[in-house]
This record gives sequence, C-alpha cells and structure tokens, in this order.
Amino acid sequence: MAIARFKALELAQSRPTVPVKIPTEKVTDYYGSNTFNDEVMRSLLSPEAYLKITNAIEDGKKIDREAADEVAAAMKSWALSKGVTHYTHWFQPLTGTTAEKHDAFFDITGKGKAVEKFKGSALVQQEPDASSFPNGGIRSTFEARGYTAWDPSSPAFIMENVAGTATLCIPSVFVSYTGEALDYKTPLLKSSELIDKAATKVMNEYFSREVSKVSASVGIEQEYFLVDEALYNARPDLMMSGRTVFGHSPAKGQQLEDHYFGSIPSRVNAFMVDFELEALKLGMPVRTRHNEVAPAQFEVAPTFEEANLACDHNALLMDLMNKVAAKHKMRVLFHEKPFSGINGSGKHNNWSLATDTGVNLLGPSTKPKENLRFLTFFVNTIKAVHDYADLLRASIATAGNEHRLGANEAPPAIVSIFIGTEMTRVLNDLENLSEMHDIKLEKGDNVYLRLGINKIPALLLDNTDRNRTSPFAFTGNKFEFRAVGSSANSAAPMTILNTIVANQLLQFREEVDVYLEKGIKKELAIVEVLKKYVKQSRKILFEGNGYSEEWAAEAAERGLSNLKTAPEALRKYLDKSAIDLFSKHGIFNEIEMHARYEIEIENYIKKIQIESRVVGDLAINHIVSTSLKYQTQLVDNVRGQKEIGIDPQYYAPTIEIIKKISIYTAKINNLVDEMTEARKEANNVEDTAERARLYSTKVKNYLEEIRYCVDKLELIVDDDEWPLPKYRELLLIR
Ligand SMILES: NC(=O)CC[C@H](N)C(=O)O
Repeated sequence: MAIARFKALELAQSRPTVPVKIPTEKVTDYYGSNTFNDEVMRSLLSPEAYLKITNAIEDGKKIDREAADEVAAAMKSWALSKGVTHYTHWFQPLTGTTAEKHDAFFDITGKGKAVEKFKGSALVQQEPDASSFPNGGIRSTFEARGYTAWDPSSPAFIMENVAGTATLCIPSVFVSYTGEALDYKTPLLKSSELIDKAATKVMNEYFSREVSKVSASVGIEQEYFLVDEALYNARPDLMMSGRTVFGHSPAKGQQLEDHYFGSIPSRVNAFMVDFELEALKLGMPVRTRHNEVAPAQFEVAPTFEEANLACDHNALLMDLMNKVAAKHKMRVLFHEKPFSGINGSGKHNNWSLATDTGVNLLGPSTKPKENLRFLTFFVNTIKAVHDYADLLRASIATAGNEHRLGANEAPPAIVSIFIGTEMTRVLNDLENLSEMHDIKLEKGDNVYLRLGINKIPALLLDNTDRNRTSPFAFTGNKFEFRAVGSSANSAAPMTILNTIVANQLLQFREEVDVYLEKGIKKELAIVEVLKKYVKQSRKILFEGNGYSEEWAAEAAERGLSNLKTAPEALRKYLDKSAIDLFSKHGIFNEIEMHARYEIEIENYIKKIQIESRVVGDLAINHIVSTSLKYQTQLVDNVRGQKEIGIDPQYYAPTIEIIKKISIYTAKINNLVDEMTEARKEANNVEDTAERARLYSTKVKNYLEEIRYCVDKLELIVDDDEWPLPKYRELLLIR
C-alpha cells in the first residue's frame, strides 16, 4: 500500500479548523495599527520633521540628515513600545520574493554595555551583500556591494514572527554599487513619477489648472490554490516546482461550476479571516474573498491604492499568506497553473489614473467636458497598448504563466483590448466625426454638441460586459490587465504600463500643440488627435473569443504578435524601440534592460530544468517502479488462472493491462533518457536565448509526453499502490 499517500489523506481529512482570535474592536480601530502611519508620525515627530517627511512622501523630496535622525528615533521608540526587537530594510530583489536581513536595535558600547540604537543613517541606507541576488551580469562577484535605500512613500511596518518576536520592516529600493536597479521597486517609482508628470501636464494644459499630481492606482486581485500540508508534502512536484507535473483529471473537476462563489469551506474561511486580520493591521485594504472557479481555488482582493503601495502590499500579502497558511496546516499555491485541465491563477491588475483633486481619469461622466477628458485618457491608453503590446506581453512572460495563458478563463498570448459594446460605439462615432476643419463653429455654438461628445452615456459599472478571454479589458472606470500571472511581482507589468502610457501622453501633447499653434480651438484639436489614434489603434481592439482559432488567424492578418513562449516574448525587451523608450525616460538604461532580460531568461531556463528533473525522478522512482510491481502481481495472477485451467478468454483483458503497463513504462523509460539528453544538449549551449529556446521547445515537449503515459498508468494501476495523492484528493479542501 502507498503508505505515505494514505497517511497524508487521513491526516488531511481529520484536521480540525484552527480557531482564529477575532479582535473585539472594530476594523477601523486596528486598521494600520502595525504601520508607522500618518497618525503615528504626527504624534511622535516635531512639526518640522513631520512636514519634511510628508513632503518626501507626497513629492519625493529628499530628507535631510537631521530629519532622518528624528524619524529614526521616533520609529525606534514606536517599534520598541510594540515589542519589536529587530529592524530590516525590506526589499524586492529580482528573485520574485521579498528579502529581509534583520538587525537588532541594540548595540554594545565601548564599555560592553548594551544600548538601544537606530540612527537616521541606518534608516536611510543599508549595505547588504548583493552577490547572491540575481543581477543579470551587472556586477562581478568581487564587487558585491549593493545598497538598499528607504522609500518613505511606503510606510514602515511591523511584521510579527511566528516565534512571538517582531521586526520593523522598512520598505526600500535595492541598487547596485554602480547605481543600477536590482529590484522591482526602483523602476516602478521612476515610472510613477513619469506618468505623474505626463498626465499632470495634459490635465493642466487642457482640462484643469488645479491638478498638481496624477497617480497611477492599482487594485490587485490575487488568485491562489490551497492544499493541505500533508498532501502537499506527499507531492514532491508541488514542493519543488510549485505545480503538479502528473495527475489525471478527476471525474468531477470544475465542470458543474459549483465552486465559484460557493460557500467557503470552514478551514479555508478560518485561514482567510486570519491572514486578512494581519493584513488589515498592516494597512492593506483587503475587502473581498471568495471561492474561485476551480476546486480548491480562491481569491482575495483589496481596494485599489497608489501603484507603489499596492505592489508593496501585494508582495507582503503573499508573504503573509504563506506564513498564516502554515499555522492552518495548509500551503498556498501561487503558481499560475498548479493543476492541468482546470483554471489557473491570475493576478488581475486593475489600473487607473487618479488626480490629487479626486478625479478618476478613466471614469466616464455625464458632463461633456469631463467626457472629453475621459476620452483623452481612454484613447491614449489604447494607443499606448497598441504601440507597445509586445512589451506588455514581455512583462508577464514567465515559465509558470506560459502554462496558464490560452485556456480556462486566462487570456491568450495575443495582446488585445476589450472595451465592450458601449465604448465600441463611442469610438466608432468618434472616428466617423467629420474632419475638424469641416466643423464650422458659430458664435455661441456648443462645441461638444457639435462634436457629438455630449452623447457619451454615463456607463454604469454593472452594464459593462465581461470578456474573460481578453488580456486587457476596460471594466467601466479602469483597465484590467488580466494576463499578469498569480506569482508575479506586479511592479514589473505596472512599470511597463505606466511608462508606455506616459510616453503616449507626452506625444499626445506635442501633437495637440501643433494644432493649437495653428490657432485651432483646443477641443477640436484634441478630438482630431484622438480620432487619428482610434484609426491607428483599431487592430488592437477585439471583442470576440480570444481562444478561437479564427482569432489567432485574424490577429495574424491584423499584424498582431502571437508570442507563444516566454523566451520569444522576453526577447522584445532587447528591441531597439524598447531600449530607446526606457532610456529616453530614464526608467531603465541599456545595461539594466539587458540585465532584466538575462535574469528573466535564466529564471525561465531554471524553472523548466527543475520541472524536467522532477518529472524524470518521479516518473522512474515512483511511477515506473510502482507500475512494474503491480504488473508482477497481474502476471502472477494470470499464471495462476492458467494453472487452474481457467478459460483464457477470461484473463485475456488482464493480459491487455499487463501489455499496456509494459508499453507505457517502456515509453517512459525511453522518454526520460531522451529528455536528459535534450537537457544536456541545451546546457552545453552558451547563448542564453538559444538555450531558453531549446528548453521551451525540446525539453518542455518531453514533459507533456511523459505526463501522458503517467496519467494513463494512473488509470490502470491499483489505487492502493499509487504513490502520489491524486487530483481528486489534492483538490478536496475542507
Ligand atoms: N473568474 C475569473 O476571472 C477567472 C480568471 C482565471 N483564473 C485566470 O487565470 O485569470
């Protein structure tokens, strides 16, 4: 009997729901209580220091040494009062997880006495050894220095550790000794500044002088799977690669559509309540929880926040979920496709632009003037996505997402935009407007009426259609970038989106200004440029089924890219147009672009390499060995039947099973050998792009072929002997 599997099953089934201590106070009383927030700063800092730090938060102004010392002292006393013993610069290196190195607050004086110490200099900058973080060839190991620097715009927070201790975490950027970014946050901050400048200029010149800041906001829906810890531990593939490399689909998967929004199982509910509680204390506005489409799949969604904060919070939330799940004897799977054949997990990024005067620039309005503003930002976003679709595709390209894209409500690899029937009609009307110079305005004429812009209906959110096969969908007052994978750091795609839209807005201004210089009325000039953009961007708009073969053919005809594999997509980072765009705006220099490409491509190779090794090991040690043992039992059985004179027609089917086992096990043995050879061949290739190509084609194909044989054996071999928890067992979470 497959002892480990059945033990795990028994354990999983007998687990009690872990009780959660619910605070007696209201959420509003403890929301953000573990953050060094505005209220805390106001109460602990001198008015001068408070002003300096708020300027730094809002306008990115530098903080002088004196103020930094004061903030550090305040942070320290606040943290100590909450039982914190250590502090760390908390950053997001390009590994995809968060990093922290804890230092104690106490120091030893010359006389050997312990004193509490935390200076402004330690708050502002730290110098971790950077040599073990991915750098894409920027630094050689002998020049290992890297710096982390405090990002005052994201509040410091207290992370409670399982052992009952707590650490003060200071959100930071991470750069190399020579100044290149080695993290996700640095370019995101730069892109936020860029889009602020570009959008504010457009607002000030054409729509409102009052606006002094525009921020990109993001609401990040996080999908994930939960698996019982014992079952997880009995699946080496989950442990090592984050996904199941084998597993026959269960008789009942998601086909009855009875899980989505269904009642949440009690253990899961306790887990959700528990991590949300911690998240709320950390100032994360988590508001929504529900069952997702696939069995054992769930979602958590906070309301939107400023992009940098939203991305920090999402990275922190994932970390928190992992920690809290351990308490509940569960594991969170953030992989994009942990189970084949059912829904994968995305991280839908709901992106918009908001002014400091409280206006959502992607929100349509009933007022004609405001609608022209809405159309300006709406159409410019479409144009940006049209022009730089490949970069958006590159920004979500990973080994995990490659498994997800193209099926089960995840978008395909072709980037297109869905805007719904209402907005399609509005853009059609806009495009069909007569030439601007044909519009003769009489004195007292209403320009909006003449342009037909007054007619845009206020779109009701509920009215907007949904299209789950679209990678980039307008959902009434924001764009939802659905293609982002569930394990991704959102800062990467958001950096790209901010940059391309900012670049587009700057271009828009130049084009409108040409008309203005000719003395043409502002509204007409704006409409004329938007009209042109709609015409130019037509091919990216698609309302139909993104999975259909017709769409792939039509997209090709339209000239849209269909970058099926991650290596093909990542290569777009090295196009001249991409390097020019990012260096022009100071987001990435050429060295950084190459480094990011190298890191992503290496990561891709390593992931497939790990999967391939896991497949090889499991197939031989677990599957083939078990199958052959079972086959021997069948052979003995047939021999016995023969011996006692049973009519051969009755054991002929058993002989068929014996033959099938021989066929599949032999095939697996051969395929595993060939796959190992393919890996060797790929590993010998110096050029990373070519190596990645070999992994994404040759090596990866073997994974599927081997899986096919293993899944067939799963249907034949005695259930009592099957070593790996089956899909129906893994997916049954209570
Ligand atoms: N209901 C949904 O939105 C499903 C989304 C899907 N899980 C994805 O991969 O993105």
